[in-house]
Amino acid sequence: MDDPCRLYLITPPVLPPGFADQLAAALDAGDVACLQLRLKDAPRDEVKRAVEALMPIAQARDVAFLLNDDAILAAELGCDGAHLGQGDGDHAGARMLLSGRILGITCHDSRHLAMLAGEMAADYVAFGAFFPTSTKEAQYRAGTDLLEWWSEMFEIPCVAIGGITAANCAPLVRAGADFLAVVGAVWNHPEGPAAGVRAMNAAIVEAAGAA
Ligand SMILES: Cc1ncc(COP(=O)(O)OP(=O)(O)O)c(N)n1
Ligand SMILES: Cc1nc(C(=O)O)sc1CCOP(=O)(O)O
Ligand SMILES: [Mg+2]
Repeated sequence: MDDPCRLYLITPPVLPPGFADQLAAALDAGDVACLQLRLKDAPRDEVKRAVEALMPIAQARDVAFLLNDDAILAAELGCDGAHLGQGDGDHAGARMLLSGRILGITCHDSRHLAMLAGEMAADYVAFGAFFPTSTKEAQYRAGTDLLEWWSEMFEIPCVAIGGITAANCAPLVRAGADFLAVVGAVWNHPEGPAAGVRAMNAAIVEAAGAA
């Protein structure tokens, strides 16, 4: 049997006051495979302080802690890995630097980029955006055919991202996504982040059961 699809949580673009407690409550609410710290354009010192504050909270719960955009800082600070986009530096160099750690690579809607990432020994490939998102201006749009093709052809896990919620995630789970990466579905959930994690977990389980 295939490994079940799991939740991949990304931090909000700006961390609100008291975020560490919110994070702990969210991670305690259910199954989260990994946490990505994504602070676009924050100074290196601020990112470093956020890693030092948040990484122990994730790791104490067996949640892998990944840093967005910066493989060098991820290695330097002992993160479990890094997520790199197509413009985030030298993927081959990052692979060497993160030997024994996790390297994830954005592949947008592209089979070609995904195969290159696979050749680079990425630990996962990420496709998106699957739905409209207000978290960032997404320039690409991916479809479930990509997840079906990738999961039939390759062993490397695939992550789906972009506008994913408990209400719309079922087709992605059924198409073979190994992880669903979300920001808004958890941090903007009307009943709070813990409810967001529970809702995503329940939707994934239900979709997998119906597959
Ligand atoms: C899991 C995951 N997938 C895709 C992205 C997007 O990365 P990138 O294209 O580098 O864009 P930014 O996130 O850096 O704005 C991601 N961060 N995580
Ligand atoms: C960070 C990111 N990358 C995307 C891509 O398509 O590569 S979409 C996205 C935002 C994800 O946030 P939300 O779950 O709130 O839509
Ligand atoms: Mg990036």
